[in-house]
Amino acid sequence: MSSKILPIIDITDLSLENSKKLVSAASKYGFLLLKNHSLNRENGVDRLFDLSKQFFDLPAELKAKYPINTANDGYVGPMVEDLQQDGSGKGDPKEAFNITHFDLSEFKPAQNLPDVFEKELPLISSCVKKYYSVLHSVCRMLAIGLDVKDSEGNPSPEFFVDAHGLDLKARSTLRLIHYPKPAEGMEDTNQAGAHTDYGSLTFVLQKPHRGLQIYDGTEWIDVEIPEMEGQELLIVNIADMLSFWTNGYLKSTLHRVRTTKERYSVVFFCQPADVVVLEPVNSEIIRNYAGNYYSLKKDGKPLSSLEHLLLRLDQGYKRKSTTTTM
Ligand SMILES: O=C(O)CCC(=O)C(=O)O
Ligand SMILES: [Fe+2]
Repeated sequence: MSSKILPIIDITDLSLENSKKLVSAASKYGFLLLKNHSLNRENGVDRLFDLSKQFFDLPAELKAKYPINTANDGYVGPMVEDLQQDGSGKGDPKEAFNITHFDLSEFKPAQNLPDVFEKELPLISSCVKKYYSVLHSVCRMLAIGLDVKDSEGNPSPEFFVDAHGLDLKARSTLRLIHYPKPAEGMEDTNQAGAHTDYGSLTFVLQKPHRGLQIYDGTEWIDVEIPEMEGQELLIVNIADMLSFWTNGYLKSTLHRVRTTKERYSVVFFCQPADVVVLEPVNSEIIRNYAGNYYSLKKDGKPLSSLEHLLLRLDQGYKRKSTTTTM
């Protein structure tokens, strides 16, 4: 198995040159690493790993009191979700807890939370606020690097930021994931099946640094995270909606998790507002790109952000077509 150090991008530099670097990594690999982001140990993000361990250490019957629902919040037990997108999976052995529907002023989630999380709501909200700040910077760099224009042809650096800010309760989701140590003989199987992500961008922190693999079209590659003094690099991946928005120019790359050890990850899935239509943005670069990824339609019309999300969630949980309860 090969391994790869992905391009490392400084999130504090929103210059055209650096924005183009980010767009280039997003177009070539669909995955990159961010430095100088605010999701570091000093800012309490490490505490999310402690909360995660506290929750997953609880007895199964307590965790089962918060089952995942059609609002996409709550606990996902082992084998409940099957991320393997080609339908060949038998369920993921991982367990997860989703916290979602954040109001975008206080960043409070709208759901009934177990005590472990409820008593740490200020910490959770302050971390989600930081995730949003990183999201906004990446959105601006993408719009600058792609030279996105508004309908009158003026530069529109806030295009992707605005698309994430319209809902009263945003569906972006903080997901804590626990991968138990695989049973003997199961080390070479997927603990999270091969899939692309559903939203716009995904941010991943992991402990220990191993397990995430990406598919480069030929082979699976271990994502390697170099040590950087005093800071943990944030893995960012492009998800489906940014790929639709760019006619496939930005890659929503297939990835999976395989680990030989017990592993925890803290993942933030960014989700554009429900009504956003997934059609290519106004950009010369995208118009000149002969892509074909933009093909998902319903009744001849492009899907909305919510329609695409529900479609993918239904696949992952092997549900018949549902509507959300939120
Ligand atoms: O745990 C990880 O590192 C990534 C998990 C993942 O790809 C997902 O939940 O979509
Ligand atoms: Fe993923």
